[in-house]
Amino acid sequence: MFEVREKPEMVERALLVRISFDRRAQDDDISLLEELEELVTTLGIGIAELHLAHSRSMHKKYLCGTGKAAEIAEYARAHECDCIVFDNQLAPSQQREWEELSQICVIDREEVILDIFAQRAQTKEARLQVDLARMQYALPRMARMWGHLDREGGGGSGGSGAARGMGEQQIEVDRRLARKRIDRTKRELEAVRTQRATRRKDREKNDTAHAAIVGYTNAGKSTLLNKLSGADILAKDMLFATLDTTTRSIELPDGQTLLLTDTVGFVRNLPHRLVEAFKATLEEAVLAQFLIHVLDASDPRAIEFFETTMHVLGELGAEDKPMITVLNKVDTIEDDSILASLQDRFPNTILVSAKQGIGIDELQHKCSEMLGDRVRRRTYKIPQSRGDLTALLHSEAKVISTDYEGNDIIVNAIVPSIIAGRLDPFLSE
Ligand SMILES: Nc1nc2c(ncn2[C@@H]2O[C@H](COP(=O)(O)OP(=O)(O)OP(=O)(O)O)[C@@H](O)[C@H]2O)c(=O)[nH]1
Ligand SMILES: [Mg+2]
Repeated sequence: MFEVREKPEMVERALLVRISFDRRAQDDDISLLEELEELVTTLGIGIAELHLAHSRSMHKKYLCGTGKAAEIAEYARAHECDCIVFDNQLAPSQQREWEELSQICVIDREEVILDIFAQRAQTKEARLQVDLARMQYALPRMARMWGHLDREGGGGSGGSGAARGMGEQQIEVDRRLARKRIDRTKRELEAVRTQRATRRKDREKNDTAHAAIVGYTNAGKSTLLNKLSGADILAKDMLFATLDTTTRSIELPDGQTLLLTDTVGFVRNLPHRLVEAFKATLEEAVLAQFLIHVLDASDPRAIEFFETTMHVLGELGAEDKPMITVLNKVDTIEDDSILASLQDRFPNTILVSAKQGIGIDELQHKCSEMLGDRVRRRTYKIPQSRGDLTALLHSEAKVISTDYEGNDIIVNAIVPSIIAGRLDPFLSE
């Protein structure tokens, strides 16, 4: 049976390497390496060193030149690492070459993120999405797993014809199984997505307003949704705590109902495969009326994270959605100038502490404003004979109060714009 190998359980001590091709990008390179450190730590793997290597040009075999590659492999051995994790994306052949050279496990950022996602996925859809992405990642790399068959059989001579054949046959069998499993997973995913599309259609029929909370991982999106809705979503100081979209219904101060969806956090260099995999889940964000973009104001990289999130939103086709920018975690900021400069960069933001409940009222009002005249609060004077209209109001609008005046019913209600037109003739002065 085709299994994606579980690296986190196999390795203990990693050397983290980023190969940079531009010496001017030093700050970015270091920041990316530090983020990789967080990601790898999330998997429970110990970190031996962070290593930034420079290469003048991109080489096919090892990404960097052969001499530099040998140096890095030697460095890993000297630091007793059983794994090298590259921040750069490695092609399957490069990964193989590196494993040959270093004789230890070699993985890249994409695989790290895939493994974290695999640990976190909870709902059926998230699990299927991650499974699919991991299998697609593993498929062209499968030769690596069976390399030992050839080597062992070859009696140290690099593999005799017969033994090499064994390994290759096994790879073929495995590839076939893998493709079958990929197809099956795609079909299952399709079924789950159809169900979700049906639920979404039901919601659209009800014409309930919908917003999505987006932002970099660990910005505080789930905490904010919990605060706004009284829900209890896992919010944790870890990367990618949320992989599933959770939707909660909240009531805004003007009485409107707003559906709010929490989404998976974004990260720099999010593997394209994963953006693809989560596109369906993130569709909720694409279809929302507006977005609440949460920034961790206490993180010096906040602006960079904002750009990353906007970039991913761009890939999803959601960059032009109306957006409220929230500067979160203001409770942790002592230096006012930090907030001032962020507010300079992002005018019209709301200062929030999702944890302490600061700025929540203001955010709710802003949400009402975003919905604008999508729904309005109106008073109607409806003849009692028009039971159809009062019934319409009760089923499609939110009735605040009902009074009787002679033969008329005075109804005060929050009315979605799609039915407002039909009721206009009965507007009360
Ligand atoms: N001090 C402080 N911490 C906060 C605030 N909001 C969230 N946090 C903390 O930040 C961490 C991340 O919060 P989450 O709500 O899980 O963040 P997220 O954006 O949902 O993260 P992912 O699901 O990983 O994308 C948690 O430890 C929260 O307690 C805040 O306003 N102030
Ligand atoms: Mg979350």
